[in-house]
Amino acid sequence: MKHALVVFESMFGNTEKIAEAVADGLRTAMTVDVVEVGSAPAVLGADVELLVVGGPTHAFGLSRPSTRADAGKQGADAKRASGTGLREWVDQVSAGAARPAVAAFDTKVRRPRLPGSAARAALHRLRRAGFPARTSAQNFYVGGTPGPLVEGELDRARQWGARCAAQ
Ligand SMILES: Cc1cc2nc3c(=O)[nH]c(=O)nc-3n(C[C@H](O)[C@H](O)[C@H](O)COP(=O)(O)O)c2cc1C
Repeated sequence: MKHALVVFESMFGNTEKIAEAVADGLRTAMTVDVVEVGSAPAVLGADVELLVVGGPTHAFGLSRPSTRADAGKQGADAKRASGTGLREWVDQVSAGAARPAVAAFDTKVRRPRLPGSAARAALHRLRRAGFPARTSAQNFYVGGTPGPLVEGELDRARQWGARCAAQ
C-alpha cells in the first residue's frame, strides 16, 4: 500500500485536529504517519509517496519565531510556541531522487477574511525545491485565534484527505 507522511504545526491544537482528520481521509487508500513538525524527519524515507504539510496562517503566511512567540503570549502550548515551525522545516527537507508529491493545508480565521495562506506559501516553497504538487493549497477555518474550528471543518478535512489519496 502507498504511504503518506503528514507533517503539521499547531500552536493551539486546531491544525493538529485538521491533520488527524486529513490522515483519516488519506487512510481510505494509503498508510499514514502523522508527526508534529518538531519531530519530523529532515530526510524523507523512500517509502513516502505523498507528503502533506499543514500549519496555522500567521501574519498572512507561514509562522515565524516572532509570531509563534506571540501565539505563546496568547495561551498557545509553550513548547510548540518556542519550537521550530513549518517554514523552517520545508526549507530544509530533502528526499531521494524520486521526490514525493506534496499537498498543503492551513488554518486561518474565517472572519475577518484576511489575505494570505500558510498552505500556499508552503506549497510554493516545496515546489521551488522540486516537489510536484498533487493539488492546490487548501484552507480550513477557525472562529478566532485560539479556535475553535468552524463546524463541519473536520468532515471537510477528511474528504480533502480522501481526495488527495485518490488522485
Ligand atoms: C501571531 C498570529 C498571527 C495570525 N495571523 C493570521 C492571519 O494573518 N490570517 C489569519 O487568517 N489568521 C491569523 N491568525 C490566526 C491563526 O491562523 C489561528 O490562530 C490558527 O489557525 C489556529 O491554529 P492552531 O490552533 O493550530 O495554532 C494569527 C494568529 C497568531 C497567533
